[in-house]
Amino acid sequence: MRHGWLKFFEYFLEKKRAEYARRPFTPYPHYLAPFFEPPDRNLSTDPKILERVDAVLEGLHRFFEELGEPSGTVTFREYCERKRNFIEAACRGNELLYAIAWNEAIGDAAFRRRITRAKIGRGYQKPRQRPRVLVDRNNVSASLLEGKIIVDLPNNKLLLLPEKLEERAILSVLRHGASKGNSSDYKIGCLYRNYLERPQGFDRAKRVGREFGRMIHHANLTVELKTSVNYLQTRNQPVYVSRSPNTRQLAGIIRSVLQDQNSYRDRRPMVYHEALDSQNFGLLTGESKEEERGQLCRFLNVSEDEGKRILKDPLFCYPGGETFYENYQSTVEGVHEIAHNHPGAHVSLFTHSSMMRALMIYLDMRPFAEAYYEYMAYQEGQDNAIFLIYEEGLFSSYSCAVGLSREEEEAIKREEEARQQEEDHLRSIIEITRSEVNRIALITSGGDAPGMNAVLKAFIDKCLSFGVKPYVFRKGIEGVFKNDGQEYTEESQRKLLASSGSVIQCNKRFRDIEQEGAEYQAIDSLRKHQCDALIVLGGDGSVRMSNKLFRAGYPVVALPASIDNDLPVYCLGFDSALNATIGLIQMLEWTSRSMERVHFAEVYGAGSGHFALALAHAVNPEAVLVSEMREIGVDIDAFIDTYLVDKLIYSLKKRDKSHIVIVSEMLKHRHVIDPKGGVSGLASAIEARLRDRGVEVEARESVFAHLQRGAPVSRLDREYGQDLGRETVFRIKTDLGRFAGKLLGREYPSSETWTTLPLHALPKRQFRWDIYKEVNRPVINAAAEDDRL
Ligand SMILES: Nc1ncnc2c1ncn2[C@@H]1O[C@H](COP(=O)(O)OP(=O)(O)O)[C@@H](O)[C@H]1O
Ligand SMILES: O=P(O)(O)OC[C@H]1O[C@](O)(COP(=O)(O)O)[C@@H](O)[C@@H]1O
Repeated sequence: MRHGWLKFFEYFLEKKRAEYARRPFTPYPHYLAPFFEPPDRNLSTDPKILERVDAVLEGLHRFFEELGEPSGTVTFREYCERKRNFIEAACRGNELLYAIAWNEAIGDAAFRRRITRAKIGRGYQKPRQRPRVLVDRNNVSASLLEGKIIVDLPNNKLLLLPEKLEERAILSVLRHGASKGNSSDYKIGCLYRNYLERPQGFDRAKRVGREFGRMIHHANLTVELKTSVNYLQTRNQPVYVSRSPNTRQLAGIIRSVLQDQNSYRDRRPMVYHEALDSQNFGLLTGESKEEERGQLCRFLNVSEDEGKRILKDPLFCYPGGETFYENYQSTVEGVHEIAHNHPGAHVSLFTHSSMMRALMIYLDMRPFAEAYYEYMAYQEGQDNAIFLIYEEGLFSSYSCAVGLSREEEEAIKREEEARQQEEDHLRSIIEITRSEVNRIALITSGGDAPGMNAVLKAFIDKCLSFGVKPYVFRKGIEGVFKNDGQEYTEESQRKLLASSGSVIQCNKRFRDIEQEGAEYQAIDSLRKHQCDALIVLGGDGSVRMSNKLFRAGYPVVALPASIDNDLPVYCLGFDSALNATIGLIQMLEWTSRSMERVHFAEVYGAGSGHFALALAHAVNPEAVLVSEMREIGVDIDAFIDTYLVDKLIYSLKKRDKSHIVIVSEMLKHRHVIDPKGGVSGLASAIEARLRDRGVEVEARESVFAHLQRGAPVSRLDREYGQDLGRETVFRIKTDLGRFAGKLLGREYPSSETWTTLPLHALPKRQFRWDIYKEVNRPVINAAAEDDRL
């Protein structure tokens, strides 16, 4: 391996040497000095270099052992000083030798543990609590708000500010936009002198400035109303930048926007602080990421995936540079220092996405390693502003995206206008008056969901009370095609409330309706049966089908019913299926406890993890695995190999405990045997991983599947189902023109307000990351926690 490392670094060293040899009059950048000076210095071709790795390895272990001594913490600056001395003494200043030894050392779990145990700076241990300055609107209590100034923020958050800033400080962290050196394809880091690109970078900076100014102005108004002081103002407040010129440019542009908005001139100098620098890539600065990966795989003789994993390791070290973990430590220590030095001030920090990522990792309550994988994909287009409130040595924070481009804003507006026009057009076709609704049809479509019969019951009742004829087609849309419809009477609604499934049957796949133009055939049939409107009760597929019928000019209304709960309103059946599945998990818990086995339970969700997450929330398993984790950059395979194994080891150490992992249907991972994904392959894979860690335990897989769908109807679904049935008939009868083409539902089954959403523009259901964080929460045991970095 060490030979591979040497060849890998040598490749880039030679590349750089050749580059500057070709241009003898171009001075090489200062960061190459340790590699190029003195000119006769032989870093890589030293024949003894590889023989010296063992001695350096030993030295590294001792170095961290000393740092780990319970003698108190060393500051990050002190650590850097010691590291520098170590490289000089143990490696005779040879950065390549240091990087080779280091990257070899991090393959050893004991060494990684030493690094995490080392009490460096403020980041090695995260605070368990944070001041309650930023709260979810849904989680506020009267006592929390008492005596506070409340500032409304986007994303349903409230900022609770004290009446006086006093010993607290507010830090606004903003990052730059488009720069000349593109950091998604190249290793830019802090050594590369990067400038904003014209005109995009300048435009974006101005937009960010305007939006930032607007937010500050809005917050200030609220503060002023209560206190008559304006402590959020940016005038004459401290400004910090990184060493890269683009942050200074950004700070200048934003400052001038704020000055113009508020008519003042600010001459306070901008100050450089190393905490705002992004990672130092040393010798690899400016290289292409693709080449880096390619050469690494070639020289280390590893697969593409393994190469990616090595480079993503937060402890991976660049010769002459630093690891991400070191960059993280520098950020955390630096923001504390800045906040501490400016009590009562509103400080602006202008920085880079990697520094923001480090901050987000620190502010997340989970341990470093876990949060690191979550924020790995934190890049352009995501949040570019973080507001930090510093209080008694602790931070709380809020992050958001500010300053959408004109094109982005215009595109959103155009889309909205087009949607409105189309809807108006469709409604004008449908135009139907109240007296014209004489017969309403209903179908239950897609997979059956507990509570469908409750809708049917209320539908029949309400129709009859309005003097409208309730009409029903069997087997979803198939019944419409096959003319399998009939009128229902008062008697037919009896005994419906308590029964599960659908007495009029469903249809999960009816190819005929999916053909182009098939919707007109369905509409002909509905008209032939003299139906004036159609109610479709089903999941996302049924919504797509309903939309097709509506677009073809037929008044259709969709109602949400799917145990997956993957529509943006509560889906009928979810609560019932959850209750039944909780029972199934309890059964697994008994056997898991008795046999001391790990049980993987796969639950339905058709690729979405809402069901799995809600179940996990209710039963508190060791972990939940859902496909959505990828959306936030979690590498599911790495998560299984590290976090899950740690969590299980921790759990297995406890007496009389069950060991359950919930997995959502269709989850993709590298151990998968059944191509559909899910739990398949996980049991043997986890047994092997645990064995590697010295733990001999058996694991089993269970797939609950249709047992979930046939669940008895819960109280909530009985109520929600009936409410849906009644409200729909009422709206069809009274306001079909406006109601057609909509999905009707409530956010929660028992909320008071109804929501209607246009069928063709349904938003995605928000994944509950707040719950996710609680379920996959950190391992509390310190040893297991250390293991993971
Ligand atoms: N894009 C589509 N166009 C027309 N019909 C569709 C479309 N997608 C699904 N359907 C039909 O809608 C019905 C329900 O779809 P399905 O995805 O199985 O269930 P669910 O509504 O529960 O998600 C099926 O009869 C299916 O054929
Ligand atoms: O009955 P089938 O065809 O096996 O369907 C299984 C699917 O049905 C569901 O239970 C419900 O899905 P829909 O509500 O979208 O029909 C999914 O969770 C699952 O993937």
